[in-house]
Amino acid sequence: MDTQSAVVLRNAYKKYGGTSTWVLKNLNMTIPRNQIYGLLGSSGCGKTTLLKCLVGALDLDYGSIELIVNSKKKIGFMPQETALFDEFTIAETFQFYASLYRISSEEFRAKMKELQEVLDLPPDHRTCSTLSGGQVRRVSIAVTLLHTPSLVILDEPTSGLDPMLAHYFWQYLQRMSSNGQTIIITTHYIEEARQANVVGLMRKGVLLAEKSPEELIASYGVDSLEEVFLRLCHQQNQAIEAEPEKKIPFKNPYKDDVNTYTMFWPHTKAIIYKNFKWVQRNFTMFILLSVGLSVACMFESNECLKYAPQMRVGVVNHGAANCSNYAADPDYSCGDNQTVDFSCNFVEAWRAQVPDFPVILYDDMSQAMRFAKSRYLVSVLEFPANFTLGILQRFTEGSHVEQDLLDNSAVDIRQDSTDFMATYQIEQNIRDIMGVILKDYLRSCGYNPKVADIPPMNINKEAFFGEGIVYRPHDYTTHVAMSCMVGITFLAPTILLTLSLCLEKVTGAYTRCIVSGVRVIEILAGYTIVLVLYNLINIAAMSLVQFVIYGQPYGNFWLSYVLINFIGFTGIFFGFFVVILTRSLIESAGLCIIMSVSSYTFTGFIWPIEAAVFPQVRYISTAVLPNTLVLKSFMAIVWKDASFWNKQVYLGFMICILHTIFYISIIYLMLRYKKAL
Ligand SMILES: Nc1ncnc2c1ncn2[C@@H]1O[C@H](COP(=O)(O)OP(=O)(O)OP(=O)(O)O)[C@@H](O)[C@H]1O
Repeated sequence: MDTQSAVVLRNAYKKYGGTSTWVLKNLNMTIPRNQIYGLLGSSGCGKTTLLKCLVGALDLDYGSIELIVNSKKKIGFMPQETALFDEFTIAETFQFYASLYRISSEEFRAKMKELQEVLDLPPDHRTCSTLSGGQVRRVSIAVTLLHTPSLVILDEPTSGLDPMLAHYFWQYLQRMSSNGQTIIITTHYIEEARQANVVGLMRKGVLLAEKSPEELIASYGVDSLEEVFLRLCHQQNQAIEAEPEKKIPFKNPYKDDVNTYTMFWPHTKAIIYKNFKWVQRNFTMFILLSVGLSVACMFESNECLKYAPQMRVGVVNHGAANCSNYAADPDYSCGDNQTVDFSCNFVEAWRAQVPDFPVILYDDMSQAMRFAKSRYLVSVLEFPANFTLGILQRFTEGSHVEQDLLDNSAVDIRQDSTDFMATYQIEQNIRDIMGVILKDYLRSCGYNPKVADIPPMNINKEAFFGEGIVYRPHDYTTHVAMSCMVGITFLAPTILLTLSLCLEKVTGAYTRCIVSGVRVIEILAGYTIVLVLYNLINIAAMSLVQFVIYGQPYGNFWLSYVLINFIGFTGIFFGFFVVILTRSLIESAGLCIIMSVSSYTFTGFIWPIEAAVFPQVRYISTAVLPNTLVLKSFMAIVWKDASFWNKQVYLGFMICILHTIFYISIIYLMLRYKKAL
């Protein structure tokens, strides 16, 4: 690039994804240094697209861009849209951009004074949403010029400005250019562009002419730029042969932006400031969605659980049918095997320790399974005839134990997996109670009790499937309502975030941030901080309700907090994905609701059905609606104090991580190939 030029664009081609026509077609443009360049053209000819390519908000498909600046920080871009945050006051808006650009307070004050005089800005305390169209535009211009950029790019800054102010504004632009700033400006008022040093006339994605206004008017022998433009349009229509196509691969001019990494924290800090201001302005909604929803969720869940029917456990003991001949003897004496019956000990201990799940003894399995299939029982435990003997031989014979004995020394458990909460708890109780019984015995023999760390049991979760299953209406009260409420609580931050991001995209504020050098990762980091706080309030409110109102211990506080944050990260990436995919608030909200509310809600509907109909439904539902696992793990943590290593919880975390990786990949591909938000 020669020393006289500020921007050189060669053989530029650009089309939007999904469309077949070129918006920019073999366009060439040279913008001289320290001058005002007026870009004129009819509506839809590609001016905004061209400017967005120059500032790095969009990538060209082919062509080259050379710039006087080597960093986005030295560019000031005013998009055509409002590009301000509605809830902010004018002072807060300037504060945000000052911290984004790291402007010192003296420089900030001096610049504000200057801009105040030129643009006649409204008072500082006014909120942006209350400003008139013209006032918004003036604030937007001031934001663009705040950091004294070397290259200023303004997309229709004067529309809506009164003629007097527009006149002063042009004078100010001339002062800026003589002070060493290069300005590119688009306008619909063609005659206004006579004040520019050079004018580029654009039509249908190509630049028809590029000269000073005087030269253009003189060379066509007309009186106005408007007439020049008409002549050029006519000539373009007559032209038979277009310029030969020359497609050179595009190289991002900002690839080596010197500020990309050094500005991570200042940018993230500014985004956090903006997000907290947003929370402050929408505090009632924030509290309602965080505290309100989670409190409602806990109430709902506790109330639903009250209506859950009694869960009974059936026991078939082939060794001692009713344990009637058995005299409970908790003081084992090692070697006196006649007094030991682990199965009867187990039933006894269960009755004492888990009264919520009454044990009913049956003579044979067919009888027990009949009750199980009519959903009278939630679990059936089958002790083999030589259960106690088998266990004792396990202890004494160790690795030499025979297969038969191994089979005989394990309790068979058939679970009704429709009710995952009950089955989880039953499994846990069997482990604990059996563990204590066996360890007591081992201790009395002077053996290491750790041998009984994993009590022998075979779990069958599919025994209740198939014919003869009876539905229980309460499956829907306990599961569907709970999953809906928990789902909505999870979704609230996702929806909030998606709408806030989408609003920024629609108003152009997002583009302005990206053009000022903010990276997607910094925006995401800023949102993550707010999310982490939001979730802390959420979980604290949930545990308070559980503890103070229902007198129930809330499960594992920190683990549930970590999981909800993982879910939140997934939500952030999901929200970002939605924003890329959609172009309006309505579309974003719609997609959010369709994709996420439905998936969480359906998980609740699936639970009661998945086990009762046929086993494959469970696998299909888990594949199609992996949220079902996430929700189950959250409930297990909150209600049952499950640890991370519990399979359910572990899977929940894995699903969140997989979700996040999935969305990150899609976002990456979309940003890479769609090349814009
Ligand atoms: N995100 C997008 N996806 C698909 N097409 C788009 C997108 N943005 C713009 N276009 C299309 O590209 C063409 C050029 O649009 P552009 O906004 O660059 O025109 P413009 O000259 O700035 O118009 P105006 O003066 O009215 O602002 C138009 O046909 C427009 O519909």
